[in-house]
Amino acid sequence: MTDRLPHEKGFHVSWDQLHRDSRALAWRLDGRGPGEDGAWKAVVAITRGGMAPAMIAARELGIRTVDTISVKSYEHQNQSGAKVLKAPDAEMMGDGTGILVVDDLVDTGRTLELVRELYPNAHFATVYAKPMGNKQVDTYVTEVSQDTWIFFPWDMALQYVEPYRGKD
Ligand SMILES: O=P(O)(O)OC[C@H]1O[C@H](OP(=O)(O)OP(=O)(O)O)[C@H](O)[C@@H]1O
Ligand SMILES: Nc1nc2[nH]cnc2c(=O)[nH]1
Ligand SMILES: [Mg+2]
Repeated sequence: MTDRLPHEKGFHVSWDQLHRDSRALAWRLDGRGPGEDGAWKAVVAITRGGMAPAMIAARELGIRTVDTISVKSYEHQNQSGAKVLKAPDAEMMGDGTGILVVDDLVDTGRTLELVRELYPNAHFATVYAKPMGNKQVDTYVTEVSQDTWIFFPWDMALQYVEPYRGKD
C-alpha cells in the first residue's frame, strides 16, 4: 500500500510458530467473553489470513460457531477504500457483543477499523501487530516494528541454499 513504510526487515513465521502464537492468543482470551463463565458467542475470522489463527483459537476455547468476513482494501486516495465482500450472519453478529473477531495481523489498522465500525462491541484479536494499527486491536500476542514485513507459512516454501563456502 502506498502509505506503508518500506519494509526493511522480514519476520518469518513457521507453521509451528503460528500455532504456538495463536494458542497463546486464545489463552489470553479465555474467560474474557460476556457470557456465563466468560464464554464467547462465536469466532469470526477476517479472511483469508485470519482463518488459521481463528480455527486454532476456536479449538482452544471450545467454540463451534465460526463465521467469516471478507474485506477487500483498495489503494485509493480516500479513506473509504475498503469494502466488505462477504459479511457474517447478521442475526448472530448484532452489534458484535460476545463476538471474537480474529485476524493474523494488524498493519495500518484500516481493515480492523472498517470491521469495528460495523460491529463496535466485538472483541478484536490479532496474533501480530504493528504500531500504526495496534490501537485498533483489543488483544494481540507479538508486536513487530512498522518497517517489518511478516511472512506467513502459507506464503513460503522450503528452498535449497548453497553452503556458506560454496559447492565442493
Ligand atoms: O491493518 P491493515 O493495513 O488493513 O492490514 C492488515 C490486513 O492485511 C492482510 O490481509 P490482506 O488484505 O493482504 O488479505 P489476505 O488476508 O486475504 O491475505 C492481513 O491478513 C490483514 O487482514
Ligand atoms: N503477509 C503480510 N501481509 C500483510 N498485510 C499488511 N501487512 C502485512 C505483512 O506484514 N505481512
Ligand atoms: Mg487479511
